[in-house]
Amino acid sequence: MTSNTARKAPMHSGTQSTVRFDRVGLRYGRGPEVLQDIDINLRAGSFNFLTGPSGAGKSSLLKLMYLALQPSRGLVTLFGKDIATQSVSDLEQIRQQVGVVWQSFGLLDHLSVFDNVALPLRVKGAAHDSYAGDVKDLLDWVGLGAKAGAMPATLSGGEKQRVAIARSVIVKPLLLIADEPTGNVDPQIGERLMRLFSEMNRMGTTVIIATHDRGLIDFVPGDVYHLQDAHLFQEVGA
Ligand SMILES: Nc1ncnc2c1ncn2[C@@H]1O[C@H](COP(=O)(O)OP(=O)(O)OP(=O)(O)O)[C@@H](O)[C@H]1O
Repeated sequence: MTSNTARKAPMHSGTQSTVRFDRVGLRYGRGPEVLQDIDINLRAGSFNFLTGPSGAGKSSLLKLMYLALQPSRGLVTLFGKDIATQSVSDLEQIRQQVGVVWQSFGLLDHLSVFDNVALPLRVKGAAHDSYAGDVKDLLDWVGLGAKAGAMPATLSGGEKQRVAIARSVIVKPLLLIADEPTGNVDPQIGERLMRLFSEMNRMGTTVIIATHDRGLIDFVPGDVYHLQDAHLFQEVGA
């Protein structure tokens, strides 16, 4: 990727932990625990895959990582901070370091593709001229340069997914969490998106991708975690 987006991504040491779970459990309401005794430690700068059958709890685990859910028990630490003891404003700062691509995209229908991607920068108070080039470069990279002015309602599912990915990486997050990011795109675009994630990772972003697609796992070397029956296993020799 040639965009400044990746070049400016922060570097940090591989000995630090970006995400750490200690004996984390999660249940919805009064239901059974869908995640049990989850221990995981994503090193800063690592590239990680999360696999497992449908309903195994992959999305739930990622939601705990981006603080959309709270664990029923156990300890969740992000960037070295126990999230249970953080103030609301500290949690907001932590969230700003996390880019998320989730299955429902979360695009704002009244904003163009360009403005959806630029939104996180505008929220931070950045001036249009400071980010317009980066947003254009990134849209070119994900194959949507010609659709910068389009509204989300006119896009296909795969195009929406690429807008959501561009929006999540434009802020150069310390942690990128992606739930089935290549699920709706053809193989060439999927490969291109994986190269984007790999480049972000090379520049220092810790990445975790949930996927059913074993082919993706061969595409970028990384640690592979497998969820089965509410428990998490790290695949050896992956
Ligand atoms: N909001 C919710 N309320 C109650 N149960 C839920 C909720 N969300 C998920 N679950 C349950 O938690 C379990 C794990 O679901 P989750 O979506 O995390 O799995 P997944 O591995 O991401 O599945 P998929 O690959 O199909 O997306 C499932 O049994 C699901 O029914």
